[in-house]
Amino acid sequence: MLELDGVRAGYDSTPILRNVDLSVEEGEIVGVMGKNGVGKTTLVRTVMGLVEPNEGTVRFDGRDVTETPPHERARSGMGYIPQGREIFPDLTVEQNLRMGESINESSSDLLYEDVFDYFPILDERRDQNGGTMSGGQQQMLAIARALVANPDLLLLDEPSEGIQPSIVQQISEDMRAINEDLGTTILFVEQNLSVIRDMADRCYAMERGTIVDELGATDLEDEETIASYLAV
Ligand SMILES: Nc1ncnc2c1ncn2[C@@H]1O[C@H](COP(=O)(O)OP(=O)(O)OP(=O)(O)O)[C@@H](O)[C@H]1O
Repeated sequence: MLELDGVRAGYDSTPILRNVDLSVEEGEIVGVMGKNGVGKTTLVRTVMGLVEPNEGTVRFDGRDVTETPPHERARSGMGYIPQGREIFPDLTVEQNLRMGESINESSSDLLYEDVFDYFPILDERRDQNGGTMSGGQQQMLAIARALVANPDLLLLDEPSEGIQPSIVQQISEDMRAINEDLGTTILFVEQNLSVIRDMADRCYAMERGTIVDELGATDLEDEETIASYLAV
């Protein structure tokens, strides 16, 4: 579903990603882990088209999208949940969701009601302004807003950041349920050990802008191996 081949990217004259090769099959949940500043956000932004590669290719659903702008990637089935969530704080929960829905013509009211099954708190708070909710609830809103556009691939940038541990665990479980029920493929970047262990089918490790290792299901049961790539 997604393939990065030899991707090099960065900001102006500052190179960040070097020779990144990565692939995600349909239906998988794949993580990318690494310490602060290794380039995880830059990687997700490059997949979404918000950072342009200087070299290499990005393929999505069998098509070369290296030159495709972000809004077209969104319309063709990529959903993006940025670090810090970026919900609209002065819009209600319902208005935030309607904004997400407008991204994709194939989304439907059915899907819109579906997200309330996963996140009932959003149903209860439909008329509340997004900015007045807790970090965890805002993260659920950001996920729901991406989901109502009916994406094939969800990109999540550090979903655990600034969220209390019990809610972090709940969000990991929700993402697994969404993947299982709706078949949504997920690529996420994280530095939280339990999220990596609980959510990923397999995980890449990143250091200094490049992929240095790949961990399968058995490796992910070994917390020491995961921890060796994180700041713990
Ligand atoms: N807009 C930008 N312009 C210039 N440099 C940037 C920009 N955004 C990030 N960087 C630099 O790129 C490097 C990688 O940052 P990035 O945010 O991709 O890493 P990260 O692994 O996601 O880190 P974190 O876990 O702190 O979010 C850092 O050195 C950062 O300072």
